[in-house]
Parts: sequence; C-alpha cells; structure tokens
Amino acid sequence: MSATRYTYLGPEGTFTEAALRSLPEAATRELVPMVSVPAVLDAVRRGEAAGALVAIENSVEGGVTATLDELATGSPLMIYREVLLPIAFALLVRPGTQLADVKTVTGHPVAQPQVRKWLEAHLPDAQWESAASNADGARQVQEGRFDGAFAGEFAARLYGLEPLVTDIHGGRSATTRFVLVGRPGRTSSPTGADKTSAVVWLGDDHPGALLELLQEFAARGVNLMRIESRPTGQGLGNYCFSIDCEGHIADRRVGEALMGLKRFCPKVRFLGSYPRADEVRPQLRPGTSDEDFTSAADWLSRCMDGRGEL
Ligand SMILES: O=C(O)C(=O)C[C@]1(C(=O)O)C=C[C@@H](O)C=C1
Repeated sequence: MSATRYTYLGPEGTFTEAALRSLPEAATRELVPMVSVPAVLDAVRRGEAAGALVAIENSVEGGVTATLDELATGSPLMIYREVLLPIAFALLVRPGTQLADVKTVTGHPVAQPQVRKWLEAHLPDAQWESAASNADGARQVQEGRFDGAFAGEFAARLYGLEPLVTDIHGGRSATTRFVLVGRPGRTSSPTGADKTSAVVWLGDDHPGALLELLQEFAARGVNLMRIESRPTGQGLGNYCFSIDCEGHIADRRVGEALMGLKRFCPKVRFLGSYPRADEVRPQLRPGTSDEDFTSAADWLSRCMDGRGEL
C-alpha cells in the first residue's frame, strides 16, 4: 500500500496539494495530508509512503527552512521531481463577513511576506497569527477562531468560506517551487535541462572557505541557482550550505564539481539530480561540455605516453 501513497502538507486545500495534483502520477496515488513538513517526510523515511511533495523555495520569501533543514538532517532522502506553482492568495472569510469586520487573520508563515503589503494597505490593524498551513488557517476561520485566512481561492468551498478578496500576491511573479522526495534510489537519466541539489558542510573555519566551495562550481562552469546557509544546530557560527545548481550529476562538469567538494569538505549530502520544471537548458561556457572533459582526459593519457602534442 505504501508504494501507492504520497504525503503532503495538509489539511486538504493547501497549495502543496494543488501542486501535487498537477503531477500526472498523482491520479493513481493515494494522497495523504499530514500536519507538518517533518511528519510528511518522516512517513517516507519510515516506508509508509513512496513519496512526499514539499515546498522548498518561494520567489518572495526565499528558502522554506523547514524543508531545507529536514532534507539536510536525519536519514537521507532524495529529490526526484520539481513542480512550480504560481501563488495568489485569497482572503477567505465566513459568509457575510465584510472587510471592516476582519480583525484577526491567519495563514502559513511563508504566506505572510507575500500578503504583507496588501495587509498594510487594506487591514493595517488586523492581527496576524500563523497557522500550520494556509488550509489549516481556513479551517480555523470556519471554526470561528480567526476572521480571515489567506489561502488559495480553491480552499474556500472545502471549508464553507467565501473569497472576500482574490489575487493577492507578493509580486507579479510569486511562485513556489515544490519537490517530490523519496528514499534514496537511482537517479533518473539526464534530460539536458536538469538541476542538482546538495548540502555541503565546510571543514575548519578559515578565510576563504566559502570561496573554495564556490570555486569548485565556477572553475567547471556550473551555474548555481540557489545557495543558502543554514545553522547546523551545533552552536553559533556553525552553518552548512544548501545548494541547487544547473545540470545533472552525470554531466561531467557537475560530477567533477561535487567530487571536488567531496575531497575537502567533511560532509556532502547529494540530494538528487532531476528534470527542471521550466525545461530551461543551461548555456554552457566554452570548455565545459562532456566532450571537452573527455578530450582533456584523453590528452592527459596521451601526455603520459609521450604523445601530448597530438
Ligand atoms: O500552506 C499551504 O498552502 C502550503 O502549501 C504551504 C506553503 C509553503 O510551505 O511554502 C506553500 C506555498 C505558499 O507559498 C505558502 C505556503
């Protein structure tokens, strides 16, 4: 049964559920809502679900720290797919509520920066309290605990609410990126438009340590798409780096950059290589294609045979 089950941050009506339902395979899976990102991922770790969809990055708020930290620690998990979802919030209220009646509002903490400007302009005195998810906020409005919840408009009917205001977002292109995570397994073949994720721990603290990490990518023409420092939990000043880069671990430039890190970093956790949702292919710098790496390696062996000029 677990092989057919995918978990997601619930209750029903979250953006995560909408993103999960956009995957063709979701139609044949049992989709199980859970109360938190750790719960969602632990179900996969325990083998109770084959996969989990979790938000990892938002174009307004940046990295979703609960997800980044869960993927960096505990038993390893791997990313197999990514999904991009445009995010627009609606202010959901109980039927009959007017804007002037809204004194308390709720939503997921990642939603708050995306609705902050709208709140300042239209409900400057409203009190915000965070909910476990946007749909959980909607459920709490239904129960009468808050006057309004910021959630997807689609959540309204699930909780007997009305969208009082729609199309609230933190920028013209507010987008959340979600990843489908499973237990470690074989990486899918490169598509030519791939992304690789990893978490890197630096060794002893010294000047230029971060630069050394970056150089492994820069020297091989690997474009970084996201790099974030996260506390390791081992005291102030102890950080690891959560990284997404363009390309697939099977691309020579990416594999060699990761091997370069592995040689001097105490820990590198490979989180997976998977197709980019936007299908954008990288612009390769001269000398960084697989063919360039292969011909340089051939040249090296020829050098050893005394034929380096060929
Ligand atoms: O609360 C939800 O609806 C979610 O799916 C969670 C979540 C997130 O964790 O980032 C997803 C997308 C939105 O950007 C805000 C919240």
